Amino acid sequence: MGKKIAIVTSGGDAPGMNAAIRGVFRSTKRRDPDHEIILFNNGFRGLAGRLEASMDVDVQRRELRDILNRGGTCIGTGRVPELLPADPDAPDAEERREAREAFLDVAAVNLYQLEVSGLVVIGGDGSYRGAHAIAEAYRAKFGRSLKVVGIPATIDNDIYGTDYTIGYDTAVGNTVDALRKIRDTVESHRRAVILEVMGNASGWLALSAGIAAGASTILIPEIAETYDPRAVVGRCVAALEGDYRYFIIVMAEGVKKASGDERYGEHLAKYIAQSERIHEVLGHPMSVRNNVIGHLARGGPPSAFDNILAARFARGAVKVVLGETELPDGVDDVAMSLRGRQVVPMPLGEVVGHGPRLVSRDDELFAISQDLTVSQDQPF
Ligand SMILES: Nc1ncnc2c1ncn2[C@@H]1O[C@H](COP(=O)(O)OP(=O)(O)OP(=O)(O)O)[C@@H](O)[C@H]1O
Ligand SMILES: O=P(O)(O)OC[C@H]1O[C@](O)(CO)[C@@H](O)[C@@H]1O
Repeated sequence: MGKKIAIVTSGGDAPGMNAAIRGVFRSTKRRDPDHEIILFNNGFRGLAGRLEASMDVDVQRRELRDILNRGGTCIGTGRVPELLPADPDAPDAEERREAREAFLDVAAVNLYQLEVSGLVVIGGDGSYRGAHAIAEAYRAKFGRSLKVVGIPATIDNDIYGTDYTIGYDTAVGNTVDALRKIRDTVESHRRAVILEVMGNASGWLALSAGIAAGASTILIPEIAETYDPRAVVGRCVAALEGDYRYFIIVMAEGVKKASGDERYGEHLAKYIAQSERIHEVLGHPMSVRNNVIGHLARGGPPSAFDNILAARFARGAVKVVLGETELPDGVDDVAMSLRGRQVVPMPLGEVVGHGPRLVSRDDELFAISQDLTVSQDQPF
């Protein structure tokens, strides 16, 4: 096998991915200038594409100049639906299974032919599944292992086993900025405002941003009572009776799926506007606005925290690929994880086996949100 480390960024882009790419480059070259870096473009698609067009080989420092403080990922990312396991009951299940195997086969052959010794996959939970599948396909085809290392990067912070993922801190900051701006306008009116934020099936981004910006209430998909419309109105009434001038609702996007209503935000806005209980307290219906921050939370320069985190994960990944960090027997694909103050490798199979990390009632962040936001029984 050659002295080559390949990098791919996959799934939703996350601020700090560029710092991770740069970190892998520099941490590798510092240890062994002869080691080559290969960059695959546009996510897993690049790994299984026509190679000359979808990768940069033997990358030099100047090609990574000025990327550190830029959001997004300079090598592109993407989602590759062919890689998703087919639903066995789907009419085209067999076709899809074959297409998935063919994709994995091409990726494994490309990595083999390029003599890649380590593949670093920077992305979220889904990308980790893809990385694990590639490691398995490579092992099955060539009877030997390829080191595959995941670096957690997603604004959702929903990867099992790591306290933080790259991009989350920046996205929380961007969302808090948006909430501060919303507060300026909403406090000039006696209004309720909803801000829908990303997070996929998890409520971490909503919880952190809501707590940091002082939201009146935070709705997350994992805990149904947070988004029960009657309870939300109850909290709004309590706030208005307690002389709140406005009511800021941070809603995680996953609430739409969890509630079975893709237009949950609009419907909640209408429900609040039509609430007679609120009408009685105010003497008139409440004015309500519904906003979606969407991709604005994901863009812009990465925070210092995210760049440092990216550098830490990158260094840890390089140490694994170069054999400086020993892995347990039989483990060759791992996920770099922040556990307390330590960056450690965890078996990728174990991480993907758990599925995404979701908020539970026992989480401190949820408990804090319960202490600090408006309660129906005990408004501040
Ligand atoms: N079970 C799986 N097996 C193989 N590949 C997968 C699997 N799940 C996801 N992938 C691949 O990983 C890609 C990215 O996954 P996904 O869209 O879930 O984003 P992610 O990595 O979780 O990041 P984010 O949640 O931040 O968007 C998918 O498009 C697919 O190509
Ligand atoms: O970029 P896209 O495909 O719109 O994806 C949006 C999704 O990506 C994320 O930003 C990261 O997973 C989610 O929070 C969101 O649901």
